Amino acid sequence: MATIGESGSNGNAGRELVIVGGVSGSGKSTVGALLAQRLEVPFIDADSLHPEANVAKMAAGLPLDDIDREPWLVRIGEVLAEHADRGLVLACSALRRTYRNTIRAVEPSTVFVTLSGSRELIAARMNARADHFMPASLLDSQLAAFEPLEADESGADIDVDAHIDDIVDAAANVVRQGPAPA
Ligand SMILES: Nc1ncnc2c1ncn2[C@@H]1O[C@H](COP(=O)(O)OP(=O)(O)OP(=O)(O)O)[C@@H](O)[C@H]1O
Ligand SMILES: O=C(O)[C@H](O)[C@@H](O)[C@H](O)[C@H](O)CO
Repeated sequence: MATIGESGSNGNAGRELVIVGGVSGSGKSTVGALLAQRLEVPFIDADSLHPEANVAKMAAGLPLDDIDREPWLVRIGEVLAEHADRGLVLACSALRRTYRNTIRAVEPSTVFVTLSGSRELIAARMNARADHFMPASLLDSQLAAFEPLEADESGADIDVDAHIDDIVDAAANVVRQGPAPA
């Protein structure tokens, strides 16, 4: 996993393929949209790529399982690959290593920026949020599923107990280091 802080260049400016991952409420959409602006690439929230049945299941308070997520993860890899010439930031939970493997099998140059923080902080942010289909009651299942990046995975984790601007700065630094793991 890359370390945060150095701001080198990956020689891929404007064509970065980035997933901002983490549990529900960790800030993927907020950070992802700002990171995309910073990198001058498009932004997509992977919630918009879920089959309707997945959204309905979560809205009913039931966690998704591996079978529910599989076609969605493949589609996410395809969408990344379709953006290889202009870059893309996708907000996508990508909670487990196997999920990230599925995405990388389709688009190997994907860089993962994962967001993590305490249960208390994320729960407070979820509870303060209005008009979102995801109930805060699913946070524990999200935290249980989350597997941090491993050493051979391209990307880095960022602590979300920070100002949004600092998180976006850190995310941009991770991306500038490029797709190869340190
Ligand atoms: N660094 C931050 N400081 C304060 N509030 C934040 C920060 N990051 C995100 N938030 C707020 O926390 C809430 C959750 O963030 P956001 O919706 O981006 O998370 P998410 O990971 O995309 O969630 P989901 O996966 O459920 O869509 C939002 O109301 C957002 O404005
Ligand atoms: O893998 C998953 O369980 C899902 O992607 C969830 O993480 C939600 O889609 C999202 O967090 C809610 O907005």
